[in-house]
Amino acid sequence: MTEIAKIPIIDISGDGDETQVAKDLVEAAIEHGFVYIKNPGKDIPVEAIDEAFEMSKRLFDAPLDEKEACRIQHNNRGWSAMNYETLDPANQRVGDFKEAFNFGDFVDGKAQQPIPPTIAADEPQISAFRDLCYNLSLKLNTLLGIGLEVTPPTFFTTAHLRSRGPSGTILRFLRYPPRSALAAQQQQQPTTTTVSSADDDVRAGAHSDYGSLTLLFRLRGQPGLEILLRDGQTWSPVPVVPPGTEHDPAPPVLVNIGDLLSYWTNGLLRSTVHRVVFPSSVAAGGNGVVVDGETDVDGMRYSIAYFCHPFGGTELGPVPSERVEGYQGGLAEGNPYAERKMLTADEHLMMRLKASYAQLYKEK
Ligand SMILES: O=C(O)CCC(=O)C(=O)O
Ligand SMILES: [Fe+2]
Repeated sequence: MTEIAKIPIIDISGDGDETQVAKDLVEAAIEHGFVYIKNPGKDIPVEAIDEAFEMSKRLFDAPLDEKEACRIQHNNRGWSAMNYETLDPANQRVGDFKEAFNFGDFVDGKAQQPIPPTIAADEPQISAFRDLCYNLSLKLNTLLGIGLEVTPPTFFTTAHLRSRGPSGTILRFLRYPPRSALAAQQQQQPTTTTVSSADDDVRAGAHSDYGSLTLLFRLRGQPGLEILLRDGQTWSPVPVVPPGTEHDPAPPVLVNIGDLLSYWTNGLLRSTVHRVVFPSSVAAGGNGVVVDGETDVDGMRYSIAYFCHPFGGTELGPVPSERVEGYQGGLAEGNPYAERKMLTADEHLMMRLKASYAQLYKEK
């Protein structure tokens, strides 16, 4: 039976030994590419997370024409309809069984992109939540710089400052309908080419993230995320509430290393491949393992991701750090998606977007 991933839980909220916390964070980023950040509600208040999920529900429940008017553009902002994005185009026959809405930069609390009228009143709160995520991402970047002894340790943080210029940073609301909705969709379109057996479908195909790091917020009782272990074959579920955090005010924030921090460190920090499956999907690798004390939950699943990117012109050569310079592993190890072809953060982002939104980039 598949075991749940043994991802370390780190507390960065205290006044403890910053150097030790930074080292722990770096070791987790090297070994797993994923780390839980304990959430006592200091960096990101629990109410702010609850409110963000409520806004997400309102947004996805908005009338279809409101969402259609905000369709995702080449700037990666806006609404991505069901099955529109395909995170693993080499292996998926059907697009991801999910809907998403991407928010780019806000200026003075105002989105710089069309927003469904249904959530217009929420704009300042969405902007505020994005700011909380930005601040946490800077803190994590600083800790990674300290832990890797980069010269200077603020190297990553500086590259992420908004004052440096535009970046690909995105706050993304995600909604994954239940498996029963998939069955209904298939009955409605039994003869189309998109038909597949339910076992082939995933909520989000296997991928690594395109940015430097990702913050992920999930809800209790809504599992489904899995990571690919180092053997390159075993999928391991990532619980929302790992052991020891059951009594925390909110589930920990899950942080993962994306391609850019991996490139920046010659592959020392691991941009781990992951996916989202339906609960207990045996064919998809769930194997009936009990995650978060629940199996066979066929409900709607929501998550919120903050994809942190440095300013677009950032060059992704190895950073000045003895640890990075002394690392011989290389990028290809364990991540077939991390093919190094790019020079800057923006060029890398464009390459990945073109692969996962075939239709969007063909249309033009
Ligand atoms: O919804 C999740 O749990 C993960 C989503 C994800 O991996 C992504 O959007 O990049
Ligand atoms: Fe992801």
